[in-house]
Amino acid sequence: MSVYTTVSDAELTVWLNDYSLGELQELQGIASGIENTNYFVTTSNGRFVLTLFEKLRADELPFYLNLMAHLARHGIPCPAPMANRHNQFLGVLKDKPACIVSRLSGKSTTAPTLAHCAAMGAMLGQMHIAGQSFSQIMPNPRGGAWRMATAPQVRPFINTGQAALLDSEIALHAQRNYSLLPQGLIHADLFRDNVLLEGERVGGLIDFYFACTDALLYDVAITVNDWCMRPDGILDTTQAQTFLRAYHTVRPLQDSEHQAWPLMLRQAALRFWLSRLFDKYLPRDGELIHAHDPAHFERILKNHIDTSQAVWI
Ligand SMILES: Nc1ncnc2c1ncn2[C@@H]1O[C@H](COP(=O)(O)OP(=O)(O)OP(=O)(O)O)[C@@H](O)[C@H]1O
Ligand SMILES: N[C@@H](CCO)C(=O)O
Repeated sequence: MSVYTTVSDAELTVWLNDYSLGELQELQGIASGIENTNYFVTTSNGRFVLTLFEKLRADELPFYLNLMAHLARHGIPCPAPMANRHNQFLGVLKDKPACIVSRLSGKSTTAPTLAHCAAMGAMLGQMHIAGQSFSQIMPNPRGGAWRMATAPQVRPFINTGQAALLDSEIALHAQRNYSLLPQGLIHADLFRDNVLLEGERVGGLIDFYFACTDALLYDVAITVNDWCMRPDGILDTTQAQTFLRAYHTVRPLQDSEHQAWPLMLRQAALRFWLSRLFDKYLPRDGELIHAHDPAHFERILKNHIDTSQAVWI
């Protein structure tokens, strides 16, 4: 989250009158992230994170807030939304939908160890199992229809080789039916910067605003593509196998998932190549914006295509 919308101490103090969180002590904008406006908030009752939603509409938000509340209730370390005096998680601040959630402890890492990969694999399996009892459904907003709609918008900015790669990968996944794979609640953006670590333990999963209902294996692929990736865009075999084995111990992977794994890794790489191209060439105005490098996921995608056998458990 970058700071797109500025909130003053005075504005937040008025807004907090609707909550039972005590007196505002400190308000600090958070520069990282690209989707929402976020602030660390300290009150006399504790430490929280305030989010103003820049893209998601108020009618879309109950899914995410109810989901975080559900997972937190099941013991998954994720932000717990705070209810206001009307018992609602969602409010409005500066004309934007807004919420305030518990602040988790820990720090993200850019250099995960094997122990971190194992802890993440197990945590993702646990989150998928806890998600099975969450009854709300959310089709993937970054699925096939989004790919089809977004590709033409970025095509003017990329070269012909890149456009050919983009088109052929989009066509490939459009022909596949992944709906027979185990489905459920997925985070869909569980990159290293969305996980807070305390030593070797996973202390917090954050940023659930791409969560949706899709193939569980797709979530595994998204996560492995970030956590177990060498800087040159080639999977670290040992890390990937460690991750997958830890996940498999919690939620056993099926033969159908083994078959689909190489294509899932490609679909996951394609999604972030495309969104990064979009964010780079069609950015929104904001005070502190940090766009990610699309070339990284272009390399990952090409390497997955060149690798006939992807690492498995
Ligand atoms: N509940 C929380 N507890 C502790 N820290 C948090 C919490 N929520 C957010 N943060 C901090 O804020 C940073 C950015 O948050 P987040 O990733 O949710 O933003 P975002 O705009 O949705 O970004 P992006 O989609 O680019 O990842 C995190 O890296 C983390 O340091
Ligand atoms: N995790 C995404 C950004 C936010 O969704 C990326 O690295 O491109």
